[in-house]
Amino acid sequence: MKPRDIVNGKNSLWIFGYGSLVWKPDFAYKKRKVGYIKGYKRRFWHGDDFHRGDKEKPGRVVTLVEDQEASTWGVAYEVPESHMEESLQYLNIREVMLGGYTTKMVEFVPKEKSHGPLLALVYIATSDNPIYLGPASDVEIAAQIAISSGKTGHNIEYLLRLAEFMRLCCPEVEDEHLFSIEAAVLKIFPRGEITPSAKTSL
Ligand SMILES: N[C@@H](CCC(=O)N[C@@H](CS)C(=O)NCC(=O)O)C(=O)O
Repeated sequence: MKPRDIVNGKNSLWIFGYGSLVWKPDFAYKKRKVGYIKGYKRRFWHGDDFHRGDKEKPGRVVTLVEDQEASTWGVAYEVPESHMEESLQYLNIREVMLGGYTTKMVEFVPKEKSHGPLLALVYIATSDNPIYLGPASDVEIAAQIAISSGKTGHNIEYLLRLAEFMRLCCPEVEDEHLFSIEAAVLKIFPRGEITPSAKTSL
């Protein structure tokens, strides 16, 4: 997908993040808006054998699963045309080649009511992906996260930073899946015992 195809005539592109992108975009953007997309739920159902896991012990990271009743909160970043090519090239390596995600355009609804919905690019890992892990109980997911780490860091850090983002930026949103997995991990590793590499440092 070429940047020109998705710019829809404007001179910027909005990219919606709902996992590590909410706390580590690592690409240039000019605006950041907290908000949500409808029709998807966020689940720790995607495997990660690079960033937060390896071939022997893949980690678990989030993807989006279609659910007409659900919404997923995250962050949309406005990327100016001047940085579009480099940002998409960076994300193609991080998300697509190393992460197994594919792209889709979705409607993003900003939390600030003064702004209307925006068209945004999102990275989603679908169930036909070779490292897709699918559903498991919150306790099984927590146990897998507790023992996984990869090139970018520990899987616990990934979980805790996402939970921290939701508490800081979307305090009114109850994400039962996320917080029950966090609680299960903290039962295995009480926060005081979590090693520095897995600690969040928001
Ligand atoms: N596409 C989701 C998930 C992105 C995500 O978590 N991708 C992984 C790749 S498997 C990543 O970039 N990890 C970097 C990290 O763990 O710090 C988002 O929009 O945030």
